[in-house]
Amino acid sequence: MTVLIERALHATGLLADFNDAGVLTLADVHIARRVALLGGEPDETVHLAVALTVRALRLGSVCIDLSGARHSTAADEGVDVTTLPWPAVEAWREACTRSPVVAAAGESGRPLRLVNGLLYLDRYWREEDQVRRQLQDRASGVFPVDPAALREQLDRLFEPGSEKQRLAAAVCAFRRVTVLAGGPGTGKTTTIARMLAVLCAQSGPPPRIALAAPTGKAAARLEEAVRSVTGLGLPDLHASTLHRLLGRRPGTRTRFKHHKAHRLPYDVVVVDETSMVSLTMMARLIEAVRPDARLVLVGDPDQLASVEAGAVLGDIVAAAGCPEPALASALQAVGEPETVVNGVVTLDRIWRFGGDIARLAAAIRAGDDETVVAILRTGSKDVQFVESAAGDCPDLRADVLNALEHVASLAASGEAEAALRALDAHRLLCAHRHGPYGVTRWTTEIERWLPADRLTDQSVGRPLLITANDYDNNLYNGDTGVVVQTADGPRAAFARGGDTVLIPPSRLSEAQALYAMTVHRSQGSQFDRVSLVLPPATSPLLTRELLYTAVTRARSALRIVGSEEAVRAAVTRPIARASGLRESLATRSS
Ligand SMILES: Nc1ncnc2c1ncn2[C@@H]1O[C@H](COP(=O)(O)OP(=O)(O)OP(=O)(O)O)[C@@H](O)[C@H]1O
Repeated sequence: MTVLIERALHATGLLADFNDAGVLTLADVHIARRVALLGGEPDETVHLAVALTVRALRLGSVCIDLSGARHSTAADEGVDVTTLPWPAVEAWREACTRSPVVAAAGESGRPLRLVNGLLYLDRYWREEDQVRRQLQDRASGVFPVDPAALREQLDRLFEPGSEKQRLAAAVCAFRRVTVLAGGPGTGKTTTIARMLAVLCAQSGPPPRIALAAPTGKAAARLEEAVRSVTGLGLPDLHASTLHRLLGRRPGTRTRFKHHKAHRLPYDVVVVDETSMVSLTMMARLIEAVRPDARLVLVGDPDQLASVEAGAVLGDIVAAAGCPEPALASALQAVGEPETVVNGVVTLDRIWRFGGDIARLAAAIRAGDDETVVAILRTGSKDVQFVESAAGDCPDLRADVLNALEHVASLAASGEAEAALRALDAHRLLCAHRHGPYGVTRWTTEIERWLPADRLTDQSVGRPLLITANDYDNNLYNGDTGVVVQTADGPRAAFARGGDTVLIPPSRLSEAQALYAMTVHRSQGSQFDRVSLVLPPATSPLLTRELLYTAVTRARSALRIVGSEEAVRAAVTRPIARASGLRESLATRSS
């Protein structure tokens, strides 16, 4: 994230030092000063701690660890923080503990909270605590399922070789929360479909099932993928965005119609692409799911986490857990002797592709930059490495123009569905939105390559990206479409589940031309071919999760344009998001 660092004119002392060094923004400083003023806190080390906590949220962490703040700040920002006047850790912790603006675990009514050396804005601590409690409460007991019948269904649905998938379905039959983790092609969707088939085969009324994902695009993919698994006798299932599932309330992004006093009516709630779900959203979701319902969280914990603070999926997958004797014996009764922690089952067999893209993804995930560079340098039909520090690549122009031409010709003949499919044939991805390596630069460049009559909002063949939720048209931030010719004139076509909707382009309020996309936005989508333009190694956005997410967006071919140094920097720089969830899940609430 590029943040404009402006000098805070009224900042003094530590806040000014950290602001001058480019660590704190104007907003971080202002919020800290305001909190201090209202709470009557004169200690400037506490002001600094508050400002760093606000800053951490901006970068995706829900709290700061006072003892590791110096280290994590350096990693986030790539700035030299060693010369800054850091407070001594013990004295800093004591000052925060004594502070009138900081509450301890059992207290309330203060804007910040210090728990186990982690400093939170109170709202985020409450959300994290709520998620932890809900996960722990839902870990107790098991659903009363007939083991003999379940065993027979599991044996019928899961052939040898798919043991982890079988285990996930068994966990879901017994446990209220199941976490199904795995990379692309490991069979997550197949497992969702089969685990739902297992639940539908239980005696009693058929379960009411909700499928959801954080974005419209991911929801559409989930629905399509689950529906494509045939022969299981599943009911007609539709997927929606999480916002839609929880019920939007006008004027607020963090409160919904369904909450703990008005829960969702479903017996089973399946959420795909959970890595993209923020802490706040997870807190809202989990409180809205009935305590006697099943929640299935599906996703790839190695992908980029949510744009907003939190990395809940990664935290649950990495956390230690409390023993669950009832679950262990229930699983044993259906032939599953493995110990399951926090309901997590990680699928590790890749069923779809075994090519160089998968090998590359595995090496990135393992942080093995030597192997990554070796695979890239060898080159193959799947993976191409264009070594250019400036992001130049002559083939890119031909690829982009050919793909756009194909979309335009289908759009001109009114073939909306085919044009939408063609839109996903090739995607140019960038780490940054702005700057010389960003989406805006490439958009301008590609617009220069195109004839002028292709550049208006009504131009047939124009690819579109929706940039904000548009409830009137039932479109969501990140949805992609294309302007097609129809008998009524040009219409913007978007995929909605299995259907295509057509909307007059003039009715779209938040749409822009889609010639390139950030890696963050591409999450939840896949494309036949991906070209990824990397920024220089010094970019703080260049991380292992970003590279892994970009690489795994490609189905059949991947091209990386950038320097070896940038590739190595990304692979060796994992994102560390601070939260207390990992440690606290193994601790029972008081
Ligand atoms: N147990 C299995 N036996 C045979 N084929 C399988 C099995 N599990 C998955 N597959 C096949 O592997 C492919 C990938 O599976 P699936 O789409 O379920 O993976 P996924 O993890 O959901 O992938 P993605 O995250 O990329 O959507 C599909 O073609 C599917 O039919």
